[in-house]
Formats: sequence, structure tokens, C-alpha cells
Amino acid sequence: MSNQQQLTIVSAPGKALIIGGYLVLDRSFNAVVISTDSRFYCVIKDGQRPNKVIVKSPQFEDAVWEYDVENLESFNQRNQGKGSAFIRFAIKYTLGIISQRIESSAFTEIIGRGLEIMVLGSNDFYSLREQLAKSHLPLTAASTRLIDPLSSFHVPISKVHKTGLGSSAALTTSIVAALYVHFGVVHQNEDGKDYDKRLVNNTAQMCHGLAQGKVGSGFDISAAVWGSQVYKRFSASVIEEAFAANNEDRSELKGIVDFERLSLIVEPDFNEWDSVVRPTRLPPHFILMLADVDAGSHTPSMVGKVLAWRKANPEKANRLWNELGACNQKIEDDLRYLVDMSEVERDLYEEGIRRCSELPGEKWSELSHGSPHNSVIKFMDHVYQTFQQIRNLLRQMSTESEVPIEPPEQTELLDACMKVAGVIMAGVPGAGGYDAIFCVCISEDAVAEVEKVCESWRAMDVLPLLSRELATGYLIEKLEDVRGIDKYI
Ligand SMILES: Nc1ncnc2c1ncn2[C@@H]1O[C@H](COP(=O)(O)OP(=O)(O)O)[C@@H](O)[C@H]1O
Ligand SMILES: C[C@@](O)(CCOP(=O)(O)OP(=O)(O)O)CC(=O)O
Repeated sequence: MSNQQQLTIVSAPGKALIIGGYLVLDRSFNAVVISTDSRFYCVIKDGQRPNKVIVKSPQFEDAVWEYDVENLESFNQRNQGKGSAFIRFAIKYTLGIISQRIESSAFTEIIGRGLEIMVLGSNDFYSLREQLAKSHLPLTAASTRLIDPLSSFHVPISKVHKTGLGSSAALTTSIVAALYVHFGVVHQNEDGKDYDKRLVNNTAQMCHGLAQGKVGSGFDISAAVWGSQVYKRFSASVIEEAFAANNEDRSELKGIVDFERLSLIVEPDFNEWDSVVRPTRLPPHFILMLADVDAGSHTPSMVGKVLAWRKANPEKANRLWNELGACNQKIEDDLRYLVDMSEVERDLYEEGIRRCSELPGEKWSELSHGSPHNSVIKFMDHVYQTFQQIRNLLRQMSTESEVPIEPPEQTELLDACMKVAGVIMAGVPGAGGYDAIFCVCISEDAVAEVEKVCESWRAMDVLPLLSRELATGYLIEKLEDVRGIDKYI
């Protein structure tokens, strides 16, 4: 790409669901999702060829797709191979909705010039094992830091392993938001920000759901839009409406799509969009870290099995869901209390964190009894204990449904992480399985120690990721602020 003047760049973050896996599929329960500094970047500029949209994903081989957009109804893909369904749906449907929302002369003028779109993902979305092996580097966080940001993987996208940070959701959200910004539907200033975010969320939820052919809880898109948050899902009926308005051959993306109706469906004031988002962030000094386990799990089939077990055993399952829901709620409340304390009782908070960071969590109860003046220590202990209870209940869910949510191999590793001084939570994010683990530490020393535990783990290869919490959702970026992007521009 050249001509830097007319670039639109929007980034959207990856996520880790630390509280509320499976339960969040049900609107009666909340989840806590943390957004990360690993992000997807969508770069848009005017194209050189009229009525063509050229999309490039230059970190991967054979990743250039060309779409004919003269007539959106027969949105044709020109080259062989279908490319990513997430990209096709995001572009076709967002352009279709934009065509309903701006003057048709303005739409025709921009689209008439054609568009060039580039998508780039932070390294942590993909497993770096192959890269490290090729460079003869050991599987350590230190080696990972040596790899260029927004690295080229030198393989087709189908050959890289994902780490579960939510690449498809961040990718979809960055494209939807970037197109809305490029066409002036979403504005670059603060006015109407809430409306804009809701429009991006609704559109991205719809595109992501259509591309996947199913509706999940939507927490990943919501995190890509608003960042770290407490999330209650939306009712599935609203997306089902969008499926009904989509009368096309899914694999070819040909056929009649009622964009006028879709534009109404994603309208933020359409009252069926009933998800509830409370933006949040981890309390000060809390450091989210993740590690790639890379044995691989298939989330949809795990979800299917767990839900089938719940349906077949409603009484037992509801008891378990309610117990887990109560523990999740306690953690949500405790984290909020700790954030409040860090603001109103700064010194007490700092003292509590410092003293907890010197000991493993199993000793915090004793510490709390010896320090009755410091309620921060009491709440830290409470989070530690409650999180252990959550893991117990998830293991029960695992055993009952015969789905390896926290498989024994992960249990041993998580227990070893929980023994490190200054670790408050270590668990499986999202659906769990053999993909990844997360750990929340309260000091850099604890992070370094957990990295050592992971790197020296013998039973599996465990590679710490570099992602940390970045609590903001999608952002309009400046070229000079994005590390590693210049080599592609
Ligand atoms: N850089 C990229 N370019 C194009 N498509 C991508 C890119 N990264 C991810 N994808 C798409 O996202 C899919 C992975 O999404 P998904 O299975 O939902 O995993 P995740 O847990 O990371 O969201 C890939 O199969 C691919 O279709
Ligand atoms: C089970 C779930 O509640 C959480 C799954 O979360 P993951 O983070 O594991 O998902 P992927 O991004 O597909 O890997 C299903 C849902 O909420 O949709």
C-alpha cells in the first residue's frame, strides 16, 4: 500500500474469558472477559480498480482475495479459493448496510474508486512454535520477544495453529468498524460514541454469527468492541432475524439479501439487542498472562456435548450451574470491590497487594487473620478460595459431561502455577480443553516465576504468550503508533 494520506486503521482486541465459560451461553449468568493488547488491525484505503475490493492478509501465503462489488447482491469472488468466511461476510454485509445509511451518490463514489483492505493480527493469536523452531530458538517467552511484531508466518492461514484469543471475532470487528469509519458512518470524534459502538457490535455479531453458521454467546465480539467487561449475552432471537433476512447460498454468498431489513436489525435502538455490558478492568497490579498449550481442542463440539448433558440431566446440571453462577458472581463482586478500594483507600490497597505478593495464595487466609485492619487481604484471599472452588465445579462439569474442560494434564500445571507467590488465579479460559491456560499474577516477580514453571514443564510443551490486559475495545489508530505495520504499507 502507498499513499498514506487516506488510510483508515482500526484495531480490535483479542480476549480471555476468565469467569463464566458455558454459563454465559445462558442469559441468567454473567461472565468476566478481559481484552488484550494483542489486536487485529484493519487498514483501508481507496483502491486503484473501480468497483473492486482487494483484501490482503500479508502475514500468510496465498492470502489475497478480490471481490466484485458493483452489485452487492452478486458480490462475486474473483480468485480461486473462498478465503475466510469471516472476511467475506464482514465486507459484504457491512457494505450492504452502509449503502442503506449514506447518500447513494457518496456510496457509489467511494465504492466506484474501489477499496484496498489489509488485515494484520498480533503474533499471539497464532502459535509461534514453528517460527521458534525454524529460528532454532527455545520455547520461551524470551525467544518470543525476539520475533517481529505482526510477523510473517510463511505458510497459508490454514496451517497455523490458533491460541484461542479470538482471532475471528477481532478480525470481524476490526473490518466492520474500519468500513464504518472509512465511509463516515461511524465518526472519529467522541460524539455519538455509544451509538457507534452499539452499531459496530450489532453488525459484527451478525456477520460473525452468519460466517460461523451458529450463534455463540457473543462475548468475544463484545470484548472486541468494548474491551474488558462483565457481560450478559443477548437473546439469540435477534440474530435469528438476521439469518431469516439472509436468503443466499452461504458458500457462494450469492442471492438476495435484504440489506434494508438488515440495516434495521442492527440499528442500535432496535430493542431486541439486549446484551448487558459493564466495562471493567482488572484491579491495579493484577497482570493477566496466558500460555499456549497447543494440544488443540474443538470448542463447538465441546460446547455441544456439555449442553447435551445439561439437557439430559436438568436437575443435576441446574444445581451445578447455580453453584458455579454464585461463585462467579462472588468473584465479579470481589474484583469490583478491589477496584473501588484501589481508588478510595490507595495506601491500604497497596499494602494489601504488597503483602499478598510475598506469599502463595494458600497462605493468604492466615495472613488475613493476622491483619484484621486490612480488608484488601481478606478479599484477595476470598478471590483465591472462590476461584479454587470454581475449578472444582468445572472439573465436576468435565467428569459428568465427559468433556475435558480442565483435563488432568492442565490440573497439574494450574496447581503448580497457583503455588507461586503472588498468583491469585490460574485456570482454563473460555471453553477450556487443551488450548491454553491463563494466570492472574499480582507482581512482575510472580509473572517471571510462572513463565519459568511453564517453560520447564515436562509433561507438555507450554509456551507463555506476551499478551497482557489492555482494557479498551476497538480503536481508530494512527499509522505511526502501530509497531511492525510499516513493513506492509
Ligand atoms: N489473519 C487472518 N486472515 C484471514 N483470516 C483469518 C486471519 N486470522 C484468523 N482468520 C480466520 O479466523 C479463523 C479462526 O477463528 P476461530 O476458529 O473462531 O478461532 P479463534 O478462537 O482464534 O477466534 C481462521 O480459520 C480464519 O478463517
Ligand atoms: C464455552 C463458551 O462459553 C466460551 C468459549 O470460549 P473460547 O474462548 O474457548 O472460544 P473460542 O474463541 O471459540 O476458542 C461458548 C460461548 O460463550 O460462546
